[in-house]
This record gives sequence, structure tokens and C-alpha cells, in this order.
Amino acid sequence: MRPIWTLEEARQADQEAVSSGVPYPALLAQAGLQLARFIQARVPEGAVMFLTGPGSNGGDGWVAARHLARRRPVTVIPIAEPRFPGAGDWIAAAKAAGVVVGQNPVSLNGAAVVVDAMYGTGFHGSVMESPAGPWLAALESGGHPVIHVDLPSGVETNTGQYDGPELNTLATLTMGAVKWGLVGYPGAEAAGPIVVADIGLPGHGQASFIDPEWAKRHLPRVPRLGHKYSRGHVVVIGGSRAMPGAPVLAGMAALKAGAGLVELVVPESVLGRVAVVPSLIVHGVPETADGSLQVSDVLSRLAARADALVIGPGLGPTAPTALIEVLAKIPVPAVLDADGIRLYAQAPKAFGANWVLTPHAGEMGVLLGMTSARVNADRRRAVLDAVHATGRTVLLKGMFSIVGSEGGRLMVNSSGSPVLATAGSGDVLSGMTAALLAQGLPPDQALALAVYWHGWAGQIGEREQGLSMTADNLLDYFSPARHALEQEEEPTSVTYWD
Ligand SMILES: NC(=O)C1=CN([C@@H]2O[C@H](COP(=O)(O)OP(=O)(O)OC[C@H]3O[C@@H](n4cnc5c(N)ncnc54)[C@H](OP(=O)(O)O)[C@@H]3O)[C@@H](O)[C@H]2O)[C@@H](O)CC1
Ligand SMILES: Nc1ncnc2c1ncn2[C@@H]1O[C@H](COP(=O)(O)OP(=O)(O)O)[C@@H](O)[C@H]1O
Ligand SMILES: [K+]
Repeated sequence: MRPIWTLEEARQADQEAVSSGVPYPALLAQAGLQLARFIQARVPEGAVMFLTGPGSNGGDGWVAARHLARRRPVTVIPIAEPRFPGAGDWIAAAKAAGVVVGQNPVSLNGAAVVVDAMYGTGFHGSVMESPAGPWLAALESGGHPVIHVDLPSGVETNTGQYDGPELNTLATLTMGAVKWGLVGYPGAEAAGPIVVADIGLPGHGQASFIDPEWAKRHLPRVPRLGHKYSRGHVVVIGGSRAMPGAPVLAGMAALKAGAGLVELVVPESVLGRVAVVPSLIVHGVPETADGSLQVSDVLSRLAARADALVIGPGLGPTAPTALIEVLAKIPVPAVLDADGIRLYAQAPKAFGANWVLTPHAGEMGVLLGMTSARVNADRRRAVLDAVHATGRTVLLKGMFSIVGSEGGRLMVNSSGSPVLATAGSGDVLSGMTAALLAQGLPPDQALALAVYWHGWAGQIGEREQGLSMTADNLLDYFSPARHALEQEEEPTSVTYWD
């Protein structure tokens, strides 16, 4: 279990530790020691400069400063009067160990690393208007390498909202468990690589990361006596004159993720443009005057044969609402993506059982009646609201994608790469998800495993091809990504330090 905490859950973890007999100063001592060990490991030489705030985030800094002062030059610059429990004693001990107390920004210039211990979970408001503002501006213009304690100062714990500058961040060492602000936007960008320090707090929460061991255990095995029908039959419903390629990407992804048989159902006028891949079976069915899929008996018959459907890749903005109403009556699990989500938003009552939705922030905005900026301002809340509104499993895409399912359970993906932000990469994900549904995984597990596997394919693709990777190249990395899952490799965006 690798939990992700809200502010309330972080406070609850403290209280549980304290009420089980751990004195609060012991937690501060442990956090400060872990911070000192981490700084020593990451930046082994040179002067260390701490910027400390009034609360316990500053306390972590003072404790770490005392440990490091035995080995190397250490300066602490308090940006506000210390008020954390036991401050007088901890500060006296740090000074006795040789910590120098500085006062001005000039002293930053000699630092091999600056430690941001100004604000953590107790922060609220605008950081640029707080006493930390001028220091963040100095760090931005000086380009000093920075390690953040718990959270970058100014990042809101539950959402990731942040109005400070981008710094030269080496890492964020966070105490006990990752906070939602570190996987929210733009907090995730400000945090850089996240490292979790074990300080002996209890490790549970409502949300968790998708775990490498969990992913390995849920990968479908290929039965030795299987045949193509027993491996799962996926039908992709989509395509339009402007977007004939999207269903092909989804279909190929479904095959490569282990479906035994994949059929594409597209408007008849685009049939010639999708019938290019020999492994895919394609059907042209009746279309509207502008070349979008139309409701027809043949479409319903083809859809009803599937073990899982993908509805939406390349469907286009003019497909009729009646299409979703007809498909909702077919008792087959389905992935709704792209214009499939728009159709759902127009006809919410049409929602079929075992359907999953895979919106990016813009499509989530369509579902919830808000802008994508508002979705991204509190991604956790958006997923909870969408699950509540639909009663179904929902994925909010993007870095640190979130899978939400009934009961408010949330899973966050830590695999992935910015090269996935390329046209068609969502179609690949929808096909992969359908293949896992067709192989018998329940919706939340199919989605979590698909997003984790897809992220690994992106990571390996980035390593092999750099930034020029496209969505069709992504298909080439399913196999090495599956191998990474089988080896329980750890994504690098979040690591655990003990
Ligand atoms: N909990 C644990 O188990 C452990 C916690 N640990 C560490 O403690 C951190 C949490 O400590 P914390 O609660 O003291 O909060 P922290 O962020 O240091 O600062 C709060 C202070 O900042 C002030 N302030 C806020 N916003 C402001 C603004 N805009 N402008 C000006 N001032 C502002 C605020 O003022 P107030 O709101 O009270 O007026 C208050 O004085 C946590 O992140 C982790 O690093 C570890 O030691 C180990 C165990
Ligand atoms: N910066 C990023 N880091 C990690 N994954 C990303 C990033 N940007 C996009 N992705 C992933 O790439 C995919 C993009 O899907 P989507 O936005 O639907 O693209 P399209 O509609 O063009 O296929 C999603 O799985 C998303 O999570
Ligand atoms: K901090």
C-alpha cells in the first residue's frame, strides 16, 4: 500500500501515531534525520543553506541542519519567527552543533544546495504574498539547486494549486506518504521527482498509487490451450472522414494487449481507409450525410458479439445521440472515450452497465459542466464528482492519471512520460483497456492496469526514441512494457526512501 494523503489524512496519521504513544518530537526528529540523510546522499559536498518557516516544516529543517553541521558548512535563514513545538531547544542544539544563522539573500550564493523548509502542509493562501515570496524570487533568479521538504512551499496540500515560480528543483522529500498536492497541478511540476521518507507513521489512506506488485499479479496470462475467441473479442466503434486512424490505433492496441480478435465498425465511406492493417477485421456500416456513424441493425448486431467495446475513437462531433442510446442497451462492458464521452454527456440516462469513462481534463469538463482549468485545479475532487454523478469507473487522464471507482476509491498512476501527450495516445489507451475488460478484468482493475502499462510503454518509448515518438510507435513498446511489469520495475517519478 502506497497511500496518497489529503491534509486531513496526514493529520489523522500524526494523531494515530501520537495516540499510540509516539511523542510528537520523535516524529520531528525522525523527519529531520531522514532529511539530513537524503541531502547528504543527493548533494554530498559543499555548503547547505536552509530557509526555514515558522511551523514544523521549518522544524524539519532545523533538525536536519544540526545533523549536517557535524560534516559540512550549514546556514539556516529563518524567514519567520519559529513557532513549532520545542523550537527553543531544537534551535539551541543546532547552534551548538555549529549551524550559522544567516539573514540575507547574499548568503544563498555560496550554497551547493538550498533546502526549502519554509512551508509544508500548514500553508494557505498566496505564497508570493507571504514572507516566502522574496526568497522564491531570489531562488528563481539565482537558479540555485533546491530540495523541498514535504511540499514545495506554497503548494496547497489537497489540490496542488501554486502561484510561485518554477525553480531548479532536485527533488521533494515528503514525510510519511505523498500528499495530493504533489500529484495535482501545477504542484506536480513544482515538486520534481518525489521521494517518500519513512518516519514511522501508519500507512493507510483512501487513495493509493498503482503498485508494481499489484500490476504484475493482475496481468492476464495467456492460456496455453486458448483460442482467439477465448482470449477476448473487442469491437471498436468509431471513425469518421476526418479521423479514420483513431479506431485503427485503438484496435491495434487491443490486439497487442492480448485480445484474440478485434473488429472495427466504421462509417462505410471510410472503410477503404481503415482496411489497411491485415490483423484487423473491418466493417463499414450506414452513416449520416456528413460521414458519421448512424444507428443501424448491423451496427447493433456487430457490437453485441463483443466481450468488450470501445466507443468513440475518431467518432467525430456530429455522431447522433441515438447511437449511444442504442449501444447502452447492449449488455457488454465498454470504454467510452473522446466523442463517446460527449454523447454520454448529452444522454446521461443511456449509460450502460460496466461502462468506463476515460476523459482528459477537457472531456471531464464536458461531463461536469466546467472548464478544463477548473477540473485541473482540483483533479481529485473532479474524479470523485464524476464517479458520484455517473456511478461508474472514471479515469482522469494526464500526468498522474487518477482512476476513481464506486465508494470513492482512488488509484493514481505514477508511470508515464510527457511523450504520451501526442495525438492518438488516448486511442491506444482505450483499446488496451478494452482488451483487459474482454479478458475478464473488472472495470477498475482493467483501467488501472491499462493506464499503468500504457505509462510504462511511454517511458520506454521515450528512452528509445526521445521526444519524436508518435502514438503508433507506442504500440511497439507494449511488449517491453509488459516485461517491466513482470519484473516489478519501479516508476521513477515517485520513489521510497528508508
Ligand atoms: N504532522 C506530522 O506528523 C509531521 C509533520 N512534519 C512537518 O510539519 C509540517 C507541517 O507543520 P505545520 O502544521 O506547523 O505547518 P507548516 O507548513 O510548517 O507552517 C505553518 C505555519 O505557516 C504559517 N502560514 C501558513 N500560510 C501562510 C501564509 N500564506 N503567510 C504567512 N504564514 C503562513 C502558519 O500560520 P497560521 O496559519 O497559523 O497563521 C503557521 O505558522 C509538514 O509539512 C512536515 O514538513 C514533520 O515534522 C514530521 C511529522
Ligand atoms: N504529460 C504527460 N505525462 C504523462 N502522461 C500523459 C501526459 N500527457 C498525456 N498523457 C497521457 O497520454 C494520453 C493522452 O490521451 P488523450 O488526451 O485522450 O489523447 P488523444 O485524444 O490525442 O488520443 C493519456 O493516457 C494521458 O494520461
Ligand atoms: K517546504
